[in-house]
Amino acid sequence: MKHKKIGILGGTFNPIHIGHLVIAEQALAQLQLDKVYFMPDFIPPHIDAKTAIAAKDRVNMINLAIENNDQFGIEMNEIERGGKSYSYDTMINLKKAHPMNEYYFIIGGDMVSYLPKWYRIKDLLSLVTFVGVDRQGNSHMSKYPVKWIKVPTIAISSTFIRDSIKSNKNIIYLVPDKVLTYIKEHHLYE
Ligand SMILES: Nc1ncnc2c1ncn2[C@@H]1O[C@H](COP(=O)(O)OP(=O)(O)OP(=O)(O)O)[C@@H](O)[C@H]1O
Ligand SMILES: O=C(O)c1ccc[n+]([C@@H]2O[C@H](COP(=O)([O-])O)[C@@H](O)[C@H]2O)c1
Repeated sequence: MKHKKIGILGGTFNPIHIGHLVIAEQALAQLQLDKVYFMPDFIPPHIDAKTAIAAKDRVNMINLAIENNDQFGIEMNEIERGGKSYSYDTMINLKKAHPMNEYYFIIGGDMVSYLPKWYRIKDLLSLVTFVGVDRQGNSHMSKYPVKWIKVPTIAISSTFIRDSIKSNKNIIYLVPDKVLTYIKEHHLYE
């Protein structure tokens, strides 16, 4: 079996936006990954869980956003497993299924300072290499090893998209066109 370098971009994707797509593409190119999987969580492991819409809609929007890129895929492990989506549990499953894969877990710079709070972080570090992507003024200080990549900073978040829709503002170009149409047709975030 061929050894593969696989990127994992975990998130709630509520909804997916161009920030996610740009960081996935940059990680793929800069680290010469074979593929990047967008991995929607079922229940985010944070204590203050976000108000995410149904998994089905989040998954449909990811599929619409990545459909033209062969090097992007969707990893459904957390949705299929249900419950709280601890990355350690997920990566144990993925490593068992694909022992030859080398995993790069891509996270926004804002997440890096939060790593010490992740479930079984030390064990998780033996399963993945964390890839940090700068996001509005985060620091590069970390207790744990993080491979930083330089990416043009894009100050877009799913929160911004949801808030814009609620206040009737335009989100054109912030999400792919097909995602925009899906959001409108399904009256999401209104
Ligand atoms: N614009 C961005 N630049 C860099 N990293 C990002 C960006 N948007 C999201 N990320 C990272 O992508 C991963 C998944 O993000 P998530 O789905 O939670 O989106 P979000 O925009 O942070 O959502 P929310 O505003 O709802 O918290 C996280 O590691 C997050 O830090
Ligand atoms: O496993 C954990 O303890 C843990 C704690 C916080 C975040 N994560 C994962 O990090 C990814 C980004 O999280 P979020 O909340 O920014 O969407 C997502 O895949 C989460 O499951 C994982």
